[in-house]
Amino acid sequence: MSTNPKIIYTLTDEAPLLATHSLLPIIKTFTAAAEIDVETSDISVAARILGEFPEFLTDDQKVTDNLAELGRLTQLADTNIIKLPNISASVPQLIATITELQEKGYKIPSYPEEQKTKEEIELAARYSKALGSAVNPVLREGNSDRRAPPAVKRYAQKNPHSMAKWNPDSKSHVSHMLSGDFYSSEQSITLHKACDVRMELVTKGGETLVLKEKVSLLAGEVIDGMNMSKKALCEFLEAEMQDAKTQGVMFSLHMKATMMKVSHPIVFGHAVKVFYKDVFAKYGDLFEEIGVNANNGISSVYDKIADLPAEKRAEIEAAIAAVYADRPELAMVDSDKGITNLHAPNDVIVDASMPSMIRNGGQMWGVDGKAKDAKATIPESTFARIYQEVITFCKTHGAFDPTTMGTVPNVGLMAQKAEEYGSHDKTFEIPAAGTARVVTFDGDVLLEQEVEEGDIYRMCQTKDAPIRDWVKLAVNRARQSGMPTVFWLDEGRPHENELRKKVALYLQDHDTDGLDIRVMDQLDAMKFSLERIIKGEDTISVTGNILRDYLTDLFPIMELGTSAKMLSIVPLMAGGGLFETGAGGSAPKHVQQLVEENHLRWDSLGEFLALAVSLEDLNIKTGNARAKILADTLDLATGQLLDNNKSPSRRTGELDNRGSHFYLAMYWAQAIAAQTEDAAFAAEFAPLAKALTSNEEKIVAELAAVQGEAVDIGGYFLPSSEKITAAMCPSATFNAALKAANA
Ligand SMILES: NC(=O)C1=CN([C@@H]2O[C@H](COP(=O)(O)OP(=O)(O)OC[C@H]3O[C@@H](n4cnc5c(N)ncnc54)[C@H](OP(=O)(O)O)[C@@H]3O)[C@@H](O)[C@H]2O)C=CC1
Ligand SMILES: O=C(O)CCC(=O)C(=O)O
Ligand SMILES: [Mg+2]
Repeated sequence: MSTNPKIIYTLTDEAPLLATHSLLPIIKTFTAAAEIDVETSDISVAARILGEFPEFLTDDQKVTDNLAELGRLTQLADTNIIKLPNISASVPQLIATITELQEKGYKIPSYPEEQKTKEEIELAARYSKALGSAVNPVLREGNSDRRAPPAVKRYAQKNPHSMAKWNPDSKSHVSHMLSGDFYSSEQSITLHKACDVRMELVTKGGETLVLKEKVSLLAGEVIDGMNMSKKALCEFLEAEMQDAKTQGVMFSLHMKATMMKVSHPIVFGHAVKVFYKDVFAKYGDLFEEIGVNANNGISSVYDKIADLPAEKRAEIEAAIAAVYADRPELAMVDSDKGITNLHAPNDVIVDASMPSMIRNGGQMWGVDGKAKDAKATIPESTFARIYQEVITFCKTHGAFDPTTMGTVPNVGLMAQKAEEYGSHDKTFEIPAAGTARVVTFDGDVLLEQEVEEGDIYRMCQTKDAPIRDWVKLAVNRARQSGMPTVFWLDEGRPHENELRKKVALYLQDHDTDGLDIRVMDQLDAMKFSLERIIKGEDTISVTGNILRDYLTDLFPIMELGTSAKMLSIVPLMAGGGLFETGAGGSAPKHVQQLVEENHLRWDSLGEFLALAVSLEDLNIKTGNARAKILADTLDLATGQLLDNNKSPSRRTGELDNRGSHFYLAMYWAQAIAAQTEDAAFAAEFAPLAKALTSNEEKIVAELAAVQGEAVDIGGYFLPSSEKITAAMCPSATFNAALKAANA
């Protein structure tokens, strides 16, 4: 076994997986020369499902449970993981993955859409491990440091992306609940000593139902209990749909049903049932019988009626069509294909969808394919309010100007499943009216509130050690950057008020002399940051987990055009490093373009940045001097790639992901050959540098030649690695040069 230091590179899904097939051979060529091993770990949704069901697989189909292994490694100080974005699967995506695997001969069980029997419940629980955001919370055993590196920011300022104009009279706005939501009902306490608690529901009839048997809490931990009223939610949704109709704006719903995998599909389902209420009133019984699940979107109706007699189907389709005449226009995901905002819960994901609306002058796409004003409905008000603040700002000041605007990096509280993003196993759809409560095993009631049937009650946890670590990270970033640093914490919100107290306390552990560190309410923090950003000034945002997610798409999308260009570091609390690539997702639209036109517009800049910091970390931890040279020269190569405009183009026929990787390899080899610190290393890379430089035109032509035609990658969730390699490494000259360098 090799004793070389190791970087683990994750294999994920969709566009990042495609890009990896072209980038990894390059990375391995360079790291091998420094005696660094790069090992892959497949954590795609397909691999995670197969890892869960070994008993249904033949020996050669079996895969290891890589995610569990990576989770274990996050606890070791020498761990170094590069994590690419992966699919957080909705139920429809999970079912599609299972179907594809079954068609490929994997005899895994089907997903139990109805969960009544004990077996169905157990099976669903096993599948739920692969559902929604199942990867990130396991790996994120540290807090989050996301920022635009100076070279990337400079590039964006010199080469601004397009920004639509904002009309000061724009009718676009955000709508959120004013009462009855989690925000209005939140309770929060900090525990003084460790204890075990139970979550239970005492019904009006006096029966006690255990919601969750046991949650073990640590001293210093902050816990919250909160409820969303079904009645208030449905009334709110109806009122907003009517308001959109009256105002003549499109209706849209922005949720995070992937990350909030228990609560948000339920909210999404209510929106579907309210919007299409006439259809559900008329066909509710039939839908029940055929297994329609509104939480999966209106696509569930289309799926389930497919087997009905043609006449019945046409009748239901006509009833759906009649709804559109009555209701406000729905914002579209894909107007060509008739896919609306309420089609599927994973199509519109708030962290990416709101910035894209704001970047687009506050407009979304209508059924006719035209951009129009829209009501952005984000029921839960806690964080929805920040988007209205940005919209109001843009109506007054116009669109942001990427050539002059400052930057807002983020330090996010994320470790150990902090806050709402770790609450899935403590979130419940309430079966009967009563009192939901959190009780210690000694019988003390810590939190309690009245709930009604159908409400969503949840408990969130935030451990003390991650909070301390987060404060430390914020102070370090403030010191290293010199930027004003703002903790976004509302005094009026119980949970954030608990955090405020801890932040005040833990800041005393650090030398903050000369630093500008403030604690502000969210909306003030947003205004403060926006007023600075348009003057070209920079401000660090220090936030909880959800705002981390929202702000690290929002600001990068305004500043850089995409959050793929972010540096995203997770210093693991146990001492290791997790280097995420970019701050966005897996870009499903990019796969479609590759399959149809053999052009991959995925920008791997996030991977380049992550690899450089990963190598730098490896050098610090192991003393491998060549790792440092690799990191420095990679940064030089990335800078050159940006300066020379060798990032992938969106248009088929122009330089794509593969071409961009070629340039990275060429600049990187040239930079190593040119450095003087390690002459032997320079000599080793001179032939590759020469081969790539002298064949530049030929290689670029070979890469361009394949574009334009459809390409088969042998599947979607479990594509064929051989087919992807063939598609992603089509230049014989480039392949031969890498092979020679490896020899
Ligand atoms: N860290 C993680 O693992 C994350 C995973 N996800 C998952 O990713 C999937 C898709 O999420 P979605 O909300 O659509 O967001 P994405 O970030 O995947 O995509 C939004 C848009 O951003 C642009 N984009 C994103 N990455 C790149 C890139 N590297 N290069 C160029 N453009 C890029 C694309 O714009 P255009 O189409 O205009 O080119 C894309 O359509 C979901 O399954 C989600 O759960 C989401 C966020 C983070
Ligand atoms: O894990 C997920 O589902 C999404 C993660 C995400 O959006 C982020 O961390 O920015
Ligand atoms: Mg995000």
